[in-house]
Amino acid sequence: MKFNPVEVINPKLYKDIFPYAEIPKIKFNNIQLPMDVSENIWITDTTFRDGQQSMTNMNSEQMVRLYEYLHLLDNGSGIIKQTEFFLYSQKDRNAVEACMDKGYEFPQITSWIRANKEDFKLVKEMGIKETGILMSCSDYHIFNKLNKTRQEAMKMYLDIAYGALENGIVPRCHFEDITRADFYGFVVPLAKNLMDLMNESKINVKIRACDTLGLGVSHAGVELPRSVPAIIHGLKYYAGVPSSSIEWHGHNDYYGAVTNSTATWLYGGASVNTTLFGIGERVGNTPLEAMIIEYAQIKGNIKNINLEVIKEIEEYFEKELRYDIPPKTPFVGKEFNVTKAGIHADGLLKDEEIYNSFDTGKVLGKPPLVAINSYSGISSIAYWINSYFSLKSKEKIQKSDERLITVKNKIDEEYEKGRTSNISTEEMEAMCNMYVLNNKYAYNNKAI
Ligand SMILES: CC(C)C(=O)C(=O)O
Repeated sequence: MKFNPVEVINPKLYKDIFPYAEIPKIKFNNIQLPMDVSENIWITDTTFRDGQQSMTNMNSEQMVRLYEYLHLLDNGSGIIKQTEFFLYSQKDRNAVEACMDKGYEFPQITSWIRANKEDFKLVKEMGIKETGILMSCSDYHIFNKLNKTRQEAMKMYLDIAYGALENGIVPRCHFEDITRADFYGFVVPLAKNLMDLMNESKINVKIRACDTLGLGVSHAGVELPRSVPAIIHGLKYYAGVPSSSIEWHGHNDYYGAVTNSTATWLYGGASVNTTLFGIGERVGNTPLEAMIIEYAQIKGNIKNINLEVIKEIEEYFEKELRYDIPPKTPFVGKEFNVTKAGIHADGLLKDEEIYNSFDTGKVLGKPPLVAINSYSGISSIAYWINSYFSLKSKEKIQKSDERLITVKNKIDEEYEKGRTSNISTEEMEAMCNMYVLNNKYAYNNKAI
């Protein structure tokens, strides 16, 4: 071991930042670091590991179907580069084998294992080229969970990495709880030792910076250990880790999962780890779909990612996995572009661009809608029908159409009875099918 950690008698727990009895603090130092976006940036997926742990377990068929969906969404772009699987149970291994049999280039299949010789054998036998291994970095973990000194923990982690390399496997070293870790006293020496192993073995070694409790902060001028720019910049410049080996794994406890992942890209890490719809431990991980939108904004395009597939994945989650996506979730919730305020609805009717920031109909297959309630007039109802059923030119329902009066009367009756809530999408769909469209454009064929 060439680079030793700074040994401490007592764990360094940053109590000035994390007093436990109070909300954590952000300390500012006003140091501005240079942005440094890599030419090539990408997304990895942990829906089957961190994601799946937070919901009802998926069976092998469901995992394989979702893997196919990820492949269809990626659509050969290579932006959704990898996805990782547990290998613990026969079910997981069956899923991995079936996914590998598909022979897709993207997402590449990687694993997550306990750090023991048997598991390395398994990875190798299954023909998997990369595996994740836990390397907890903060003294909360080293002292209080592992009951080790920093030196002992570092030695153990390097042995594990060495074991992977001996088997010809790329170790992806999960630096758990990096946002509460002593960066220069432990993280940098560990990363430097790992880079030595990479250079000696000529096998790639990756570092995944895990913001285990979602404490990372993306603003400029923040002190370590919470600063995402300082962590990413520091891994690159103080530990010599190449961009392509730096990845961020975020949790959304402080609503920072997306901005922290974006900061990783901006300050020189190539990869951000995500889950579909942000499912994951506690409040969840970084949502994959959000990072596609971030990618589009940073790079100006999404190569040939097929965003319309997201709609199918949403349906699959809701119908097959019984997971309800909260309706107000950006880009994927049923109401993400539904305008409710009367004055906004009025603007939308005049010109869609006034209250929709991009053509969600064209890009995501989800045109903006207006909510229907006691204030909705005939023109809102006409707009709702035309958008929801994607009616074009001649098919469009005009506000002079008499059939709309029946719908309007039905809605008014509801509010006369004392209703206060909006008319739901399902109710509108059923009413329109019955009184206006005669089921011609029905999506779900629901009766009222
Ligand atoms: C268990 C570790 C690797 C993790 O997923 C996290 O830190 O969130």
